[in-house]
Amino acid sequence: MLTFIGLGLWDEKDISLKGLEAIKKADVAYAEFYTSRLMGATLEKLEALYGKPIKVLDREDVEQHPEDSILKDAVDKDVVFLTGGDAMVATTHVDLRLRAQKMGIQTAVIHGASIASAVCGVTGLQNYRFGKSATIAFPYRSIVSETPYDTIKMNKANGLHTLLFLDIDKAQGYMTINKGIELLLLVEERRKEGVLRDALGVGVARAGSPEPCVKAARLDSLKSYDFGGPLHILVIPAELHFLEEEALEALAGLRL
Ligand SMILES: C[S@@+](CC[C@H](N)C(=O)[O-])C[C@H]1O[C@@H](n2cnc3c(N)ncnc32)[C@H](O)[C@@H]1O
Repeated sequence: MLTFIGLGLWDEKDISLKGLEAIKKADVAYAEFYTSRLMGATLEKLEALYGKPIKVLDREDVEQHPEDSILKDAVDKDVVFLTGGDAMVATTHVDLRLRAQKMGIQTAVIHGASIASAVCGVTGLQNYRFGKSATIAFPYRSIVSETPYDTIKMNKANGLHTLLFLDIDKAQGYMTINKGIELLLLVEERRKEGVLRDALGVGVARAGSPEPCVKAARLDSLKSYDFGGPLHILVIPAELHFLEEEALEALAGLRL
């Protein structure tokens, strides 16, 4: 049996009671922290509250050779797989689930609070107005990906907001909102299509923590705003509904 459990957004206490019960009765607990992280917790704190040692897997273990560890164990043991946020939001874990099913392993999902819904909660932007999301990745060999820019262009043309996840990289760390904006503006400068001319951005840092930071402003001023520590995420909104505008003024200090 393999149960995917979302741990929520900030620390060890964000897990659901169902999730906690499932970990306590499991034979083996695995986790991955390369797609997201609970910045308010350490592995020791998680293990202490969940009452179980946790084996942390890296991307290769999960995506290349899961049959060497997690899937092998799940054939005849009760295994839980822990991830930040919701295990099935903005991750590749559906692939792991399908692989397990093909091996005849029973699977289940216990959901956790996700950044995808928390962004709406802290900003007041309406969930149904979001289009396709994208990830702003650290440049690879100095090449800046244009995919996030194209995603914003397409969403804006359809009157939809764009949620931009910010890269987490072993060597380069957690991308900040400031760096994400800088990379978007580099593409704007190169393409000169005006997609981001006078564009608004909404930055959210540490959603789910006791001190989240939410700020909305034009990108040229937002790019130097101090959001504090990770994790960060950025929204490029389409034209705002009047209620969204009011919410951003009240909750994110928007001054148009
Ligand atoms: C690839 S997504 C995975 C989302 C996760 N599965 C979930 O449901 O929340 C991870 C990215 O979401 C953003 N993120 C996740 N948790 C966050 C938080 N608590 N506050 C701000 N941004 C967060 C960061 O940009 C991070 O790099």
